[in-house]
Amino acid sequence: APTWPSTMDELEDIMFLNTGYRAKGFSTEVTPCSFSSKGPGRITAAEWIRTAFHDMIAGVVSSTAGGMDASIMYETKALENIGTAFNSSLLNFAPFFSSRSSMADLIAMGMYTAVRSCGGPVIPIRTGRIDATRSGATAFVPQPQNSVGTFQNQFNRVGFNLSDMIAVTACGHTTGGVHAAFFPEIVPAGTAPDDFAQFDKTATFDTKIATDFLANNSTDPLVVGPSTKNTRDSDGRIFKADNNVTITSLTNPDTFRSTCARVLQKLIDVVPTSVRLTDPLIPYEAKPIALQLRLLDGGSSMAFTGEIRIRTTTRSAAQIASVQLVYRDRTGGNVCGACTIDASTEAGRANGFDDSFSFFSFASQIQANSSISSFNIAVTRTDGQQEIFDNNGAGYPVQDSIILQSPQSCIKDSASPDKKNMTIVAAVRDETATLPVNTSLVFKVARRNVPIDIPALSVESYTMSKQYTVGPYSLYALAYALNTSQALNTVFNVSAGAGASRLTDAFKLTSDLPSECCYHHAAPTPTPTFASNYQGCYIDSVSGRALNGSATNDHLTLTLANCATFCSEYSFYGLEYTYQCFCGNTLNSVLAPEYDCNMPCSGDDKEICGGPDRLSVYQNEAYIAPANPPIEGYEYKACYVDMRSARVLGPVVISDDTGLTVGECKDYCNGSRYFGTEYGRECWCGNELGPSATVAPESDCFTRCAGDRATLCGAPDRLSLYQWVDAKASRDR
Ligand code: HEM
Repeated sequence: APTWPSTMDELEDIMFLNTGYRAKGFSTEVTPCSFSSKGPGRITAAEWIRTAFHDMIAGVVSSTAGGMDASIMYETKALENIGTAFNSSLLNFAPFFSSRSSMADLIAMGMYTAVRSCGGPVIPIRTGRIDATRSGATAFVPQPQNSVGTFQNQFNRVGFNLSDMIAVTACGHTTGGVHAAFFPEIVPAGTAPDDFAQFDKTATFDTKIATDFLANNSTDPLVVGPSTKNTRDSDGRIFKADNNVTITSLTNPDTFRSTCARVLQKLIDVVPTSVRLTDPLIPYEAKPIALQLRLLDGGSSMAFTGEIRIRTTTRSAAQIASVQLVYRDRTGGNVCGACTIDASTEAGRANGFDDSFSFFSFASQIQANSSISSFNIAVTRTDGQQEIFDNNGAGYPVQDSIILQSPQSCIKDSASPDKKNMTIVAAVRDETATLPVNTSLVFKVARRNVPIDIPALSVESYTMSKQYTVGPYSLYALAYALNTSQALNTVFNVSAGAGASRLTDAFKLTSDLPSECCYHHAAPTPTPTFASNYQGCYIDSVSGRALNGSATNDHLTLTLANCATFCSEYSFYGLEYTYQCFCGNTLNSVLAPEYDCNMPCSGDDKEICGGPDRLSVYQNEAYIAPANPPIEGYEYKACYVDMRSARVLGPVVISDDTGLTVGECKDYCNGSRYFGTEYGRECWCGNELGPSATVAPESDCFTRCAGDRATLCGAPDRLSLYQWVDAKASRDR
């Protein structure tokens, strides 16, 4: 039995959890094994099997490339890969691709899943295949018109002798068939239902391909029909190439199953010599799932949660009376006392092709000082018998040196719709962890040079900064603005130390992070709830203000509402250090960890007003952008440069620093062809524009009118210019 944890754990779930609780659902597309909904004459299971074959056979196996390496991703436009099967299969696999499951391993897993779904034998799945980053040599893919000698060369290259070649072709062609659209010389259009001629009239994984052949009633289009006249009858020529010895042996159902299991495994195990495949995957009898330690308020105790998956294929779920964890403290002893955790609550069941599983959940508290290093699992049956699972002797290890603190971590909306503000907090055990403390983000990015949407992984690592110490742990944080599209599919790890001694709490999903961060220390204490206009906690300083419009101090009565009112002419407002209120139209700063903003407001201690050099920023929902108002008989023309040395319009009519409005200026100008407002308070009139009048960017005219702050009246040296609409009338005047 495998020892947990292992590099195969993710693929083990993909292989065995087809349906039910925590199912991965990898088999869904090939269940049942028959025509799919993808279009007439398509059998997805057959497409997956053919995809594995074409991936493997394209290219010479060298020390670093070839064989099962997912190079098919780059090869689907090659002539040898005609058909829809390859892109379509790869898109089936892509959602399962991760740092723990390569595309090449998933294509191999596709072979197991497709064959098993069609009633074929179990094909053992070794793991550890490495994905190619470019195309292999598709010229090595067999074409129906090739000679038997060529076929033998193509298969010899990857270690298949004549008999293996015959067997693997028969095993592959027990399901699926030939499409008229892609091979009209073999299946002329209109000669088969849906233009698809099945090899042996069943999708099932059976001996019919061999028995029909020997009984001379084969319907395989690569044996009979037009293919015989144009030497495209590759199956016919291959099957008889050893005088029917191999194909005869395959008419025995047991021999068929065992031979197919062997040659199909051989097919998926063709890998570069530099790749070391693991032992075949077998299901764990007992497997820990989603284990998580979490430091609790004050740092004296920790929550320990998770599930234990028990294989119920041989012991039925109904016979399980209780499940317990028996754990050792962090020194391997039992300072914890009885050191047991009850995990008897059944959370759900799942099934694979040949196995069933029950999940038992637990949620416990342990002492932070003595902590935990490993546990055994005791399963007691209804008849009193007990089974102990000790993970091949060493117990199931629990790493407590660096742990993700999900309550202090969060992912929230930000001012920009395409970014989310993410805070990741980890608790690092002072006595055992070493620096640096990092978060690595594993992004799914577009894969280059592939014709379809199969992602590649890109890892970025960031140093986390130390916040404060709680009990035996110190908290470290990272603030990061994540693209909204990445928030759903990014995996992250937190780690302490470097090289071989590095410890990690790995394979967390950003999509699992809560939408609110808890604040003080490691406390699940009540978190202030934020209105939807909250933008986040931002770094601020005297030398560089995050919001650089107006500002005010209010030592006694500052609240969110007061600050919003004060900032009503700005699109953002921010509060800092209990009593400061800042306004601005742009936010010039970077995010800080959420809990840095933890000071109460001077006017309402239930509201948060930033922290030292930390600004709680809000979008101002009351903000109204100033506009150029409609003026009867006139239309707004543009913002003009206007200077003492070169005026756009005639002498100023009025300078009203308390009450100017655009309408008032029009009245003053009393029917002139042009009028304009400047500096919030000046009104200018004229029938001609000055000779050097120049248009300025619209944003230059930003000053609100003194008499109506929702409207614009130029700016210093800038004129908001209006023109009489009836230009002719103005000339006749
Ligand atoms: C000399 C060797 C082989 C030749 C010339 C050959 C040729 C072909 C051709 C022409 C098709 C029709 C494809 C289409 O119309 O969509 C086909 C289908 C198929 N081949 Fe092969 N093949 C060979 C060996 C293999 C092997 C070794 C396997 C796997 C073990 C395999 C698995 C399949 C499957 C499953 C299909 C059906 C695909 C579907 O229904 O969409 N073939 N093959």
